[in-house]
Order: sequence, then structure tokens, then C-alpha cells
Amino acid sequence: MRLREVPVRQQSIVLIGFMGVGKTTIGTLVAQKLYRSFVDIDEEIEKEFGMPTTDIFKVHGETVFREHEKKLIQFYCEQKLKIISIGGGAFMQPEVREACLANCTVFYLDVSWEQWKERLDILIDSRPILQNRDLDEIEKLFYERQGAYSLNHSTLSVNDQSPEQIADHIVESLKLAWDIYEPQ
Ligand SMILES: Nc1ncnc2c1ncn2[C@@H]1O[C@H](COP(=O)(O)OP(=O)(O)OP(=O)(O)O)[C@@H](O)[C@H]1O
Ligand SMILES: O=C(O)C1=C[C@@H](O)[C@@H](O)[C@H](O)C1
Ligand SMILES: [Mg+2]
Repeated sequence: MRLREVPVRQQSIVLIGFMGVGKTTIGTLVAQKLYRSFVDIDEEIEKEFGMPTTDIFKVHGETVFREHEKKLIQFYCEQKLKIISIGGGAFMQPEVREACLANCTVFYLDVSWEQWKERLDILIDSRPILQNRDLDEIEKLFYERQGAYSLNHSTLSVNDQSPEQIADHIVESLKLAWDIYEPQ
């Protein structure tokens, strides 16, 4: 069932953006602030396979990971009242974009390359996509993905802001939109 008819206040919220931008961290906070349940698609895949993402890539390969990622996102996007954080590469799949944009409110968390670079050390071990790539290759990937991320309902710059500030901003902007589109 398509949820286009679902009242906007009940639609699930999807956070997209490059790996490490803060989707999991901020999604958890937004869920707490809106009393909703939080779903992290990477964590759901890891639960299914019983191993971390890096091992899923090694043992089963990226294609298998992407197939599970797509199925899980299609499933959760059709549910109401969730806050959903999807993996950094998920939005490259057209079916994922379609499922998210048709059923949910999609927020793009946008970070500059300069600020993202500062996080590389804390991300490198847990993100298989970063392994075996030098900094120039990662920068190329960062800019290549911007086109897909630009398909969203709301873009939010996360530069120089704490996760708490960003989560507050998302909640405020949602409440404003809800009052405009569905006045109580
Ligand atoms: N606004 C922020 N300022 C500083 N550090 C942040 C901010 N947001 C997230 N971080 C830190 O960046 C790291 C990555 O964050 P997180 O895991 O939430 O990213 P993600 O977008 O979910 O990544 P992925 O796409 O790989 O799942 C964490 O260590 C987190 O604490
Ligand atoms: O950017 C990516 O392609 C990825 C990001 C992570 O969230 C995981 O989904 C996985 O490591 C792949
Ligand atoms: Mg995450």
C-alpha cells in the first residue's frame, strides 16, 4: 500500500546523506524528541546477518548487502510514524529513492567535504566503502553522490552544528510544515 494518502503528521521521516554525516546519531535524537520509534537500516541488516557491515561485504559481497538494504527500506517506508536512517549508499538505488520519496518525508543532511574529512579517522574501520580508497577517490565518491541526495523534501546543512542542534532544527521544521499542511 502506498501511504501518499497518509496524513503528513503520521508519515515516517527518512534521513539521507553521505556516510558519517550523522544520520544514525541525529535520527536517534529526532525519534526521542517526537516519541517515535527509530529504525536504522544498517543495524537491521547487521541483525539479519548476525555480523557487522564490513563482514557482510567480505563474506557475502556488496550486491547481497544492497539487495537486503533495498528490501528493508521498501518495507519500513510503508510504515507510519517511524524515524528511519538509511545507509549512505542506499539512495543510489532508484527503487530506494522511489520508496522513500513516495511514502515518507525525506531530509538530506548536507555536510561540506572540508568538515566531512575531519571524521575520516573515526569512520574508516566500520565503513567498507572507505577501505582501499585513497582520499582523492573518497572525495570523488562524495561529489558523485550529491546528485542522488539532491532528490529530497528538505535539505539541512549540518556544518558547525551539534547533533542536538540539528535534531532540534528538524523537529521545528517538521512542526512548521505540519501546521501549514494540516492545521489542527
Ligand atoms: N553534527 C556532528 N558533529 C560532530 N560529530 C558528529 C555529528 N554528527 C555525527 N557525528 C559523529 O560522526 C560519526 C558518524 O555519525 P553517524 O554514525 O551518525 O553517521 P551516519 O550518517 O549514520 O553514517 P552511515 O551512513 O555510515 O551509517 C559518529 O562518531 C558521530 O558521533
Ligand atoms: O555509503 C555507503 O555506501 C555505505 C554506508 C554505510 O551506512 C553502510 O550502509 C555501508 O557501509 C555502505
Ligand atoms: Mg548510520
